[in-house]
Amino acid sequence: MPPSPIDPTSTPAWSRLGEIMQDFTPDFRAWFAENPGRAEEFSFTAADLHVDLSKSFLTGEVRDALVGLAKETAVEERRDAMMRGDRINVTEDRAVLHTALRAPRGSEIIVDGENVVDQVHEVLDRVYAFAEKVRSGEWVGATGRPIETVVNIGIGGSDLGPVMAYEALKPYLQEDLEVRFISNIDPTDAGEKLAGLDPETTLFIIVSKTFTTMETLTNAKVARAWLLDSLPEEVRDDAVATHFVAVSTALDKVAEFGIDPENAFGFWSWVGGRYSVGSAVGTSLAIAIGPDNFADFLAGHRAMDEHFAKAPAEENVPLLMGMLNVFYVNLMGATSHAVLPYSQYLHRFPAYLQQLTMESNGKSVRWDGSAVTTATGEVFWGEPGTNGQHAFYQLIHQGTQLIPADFIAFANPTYPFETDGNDQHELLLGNFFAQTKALAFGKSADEVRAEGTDEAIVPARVFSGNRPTASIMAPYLSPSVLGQLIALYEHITFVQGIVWGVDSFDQWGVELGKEMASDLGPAIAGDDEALGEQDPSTRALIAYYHRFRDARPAAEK
Ligand SMILES: O=P(O)(O)OC[C@H]1O[C@H](O)[C@H](O)[C@@H](O)[C@@H]1O
Repeated sequence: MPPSPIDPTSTPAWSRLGEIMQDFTPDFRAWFAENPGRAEEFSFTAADLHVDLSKSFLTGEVRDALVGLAKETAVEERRDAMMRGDRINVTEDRAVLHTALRAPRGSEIIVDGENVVDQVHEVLDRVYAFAEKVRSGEWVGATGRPIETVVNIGIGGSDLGPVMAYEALKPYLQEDLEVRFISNIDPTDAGEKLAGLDPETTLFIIVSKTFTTMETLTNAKVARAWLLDSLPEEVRDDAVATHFVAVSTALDKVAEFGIDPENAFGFWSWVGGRYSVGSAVGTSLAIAIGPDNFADFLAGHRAMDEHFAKAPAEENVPLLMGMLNVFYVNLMGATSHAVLPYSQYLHRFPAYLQQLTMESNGKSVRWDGSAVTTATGEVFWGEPGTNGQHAFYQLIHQGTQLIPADFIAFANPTYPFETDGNDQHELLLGNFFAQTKALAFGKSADEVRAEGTDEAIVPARVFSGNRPTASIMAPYLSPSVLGQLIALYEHITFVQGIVWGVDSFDQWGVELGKEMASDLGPAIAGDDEALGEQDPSTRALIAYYHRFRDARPAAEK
């Protein structure tokens, strides 16, 4: 059992932050004027990432107090405990070792007397060998034809990571191979994703850490029925063996489902679902981008792990960004955080981060069972730039909410389009640079007036500025850089969780809704007695459904 969480509000650093807050008025114009070296002082390098925090609310004294708070809440000790395999996931009594997934071959991390790094590489080798077989056409379907489409069936951590990375690394895909993702229990998802597929050249990967998840098992059965219904009769008997593989920690349940354990790839309880894309959960990605690119992807994670493990707190980017988020939430009252990738390839990154951050830190109880002493997990959200500019930036620029925002961009485009002599990527970057500038420096009433604006609307056209951002850049979006970004946010999430004293690696909060959903089955299916037991609102909603389902002539039902 790890030591009890330290109450951040009882630390000297917290009182120091309280003192700072007494006259803390963010003023970027003044801060940059008073400190011409501010951009250098608050810009950092972590692996290949250039991270500019000079337009965040970091000042010298704020940084020192936040670093103090990190030390006084033992963030670095907990980090080391995590990376050496201590059971820091208290409520599930598990180690937390997603970092082991990217540990170099031959290194050592011992859990229950076993070197888990050997296990990691044993599975990686099997995943890579399998990926090569599918990519080369050596792995064929029941009728002997090579695979053209891989369908990943999974949800939550068994979907969000693989689909985000697949979308992000499109330039690295093998052209003649497509991956589709089925996750939702809404039959539309399976319906749409199976549409147009050729069963003879389709491979299904059933991905589920527990292999008990209703959505995934249901969609797996739908896929199996679709496959067996559409393949030629004579090959159906052995079809599952060549068209289905699985990824899970519960290989016994995989066998029960009818998938040959030979065709299954394991992972471990010490890998949280939302931290699992670097495990066999990423098999569909390894097939799509190939083992070498997947190895780069892992190496990128590793480079960020090394930075987090070794960089001094004052220049440790995940630590500083995690502590800044604590500052925004607990001292400045922010309730949400925007992540705005100026890269269409990262269009699923914010959704990925929602599970990572909100399922980790959306907690009201500390790992020792006591109540939290501060506000905890903020809402993460976002959309790619420049689209968001034409949607919700109005609120980020002129609303009353404090919304810290992370902007992400890459120096090099995949498509170097030139239009009217304009490098289109520079048009994108122009907006990326401008948005954090506008959020920092704003536009004063005098500046608005100076443009000859009608006095009556001057107030509406003023930009307060002093809205905090972080800018993250890298040369280009490669498998390694994507791994670095993922590990960066994993460690930021970790830091916040430690300060708040929550167990960032369990997710008990997802269970009640699931239980109730299955308990409601009989009532929804028309069992009046079961319906009678429901609360009036649920009863009325189910009654509405009964009245309007098949509001077609079949109503005579
Ligand atoms: O991978 P599975 O066991 O199927 O779980 C899939 C997802 O469902 C759960 O409900 C949790 O919310 C997630 O953390 C998890 O990633």
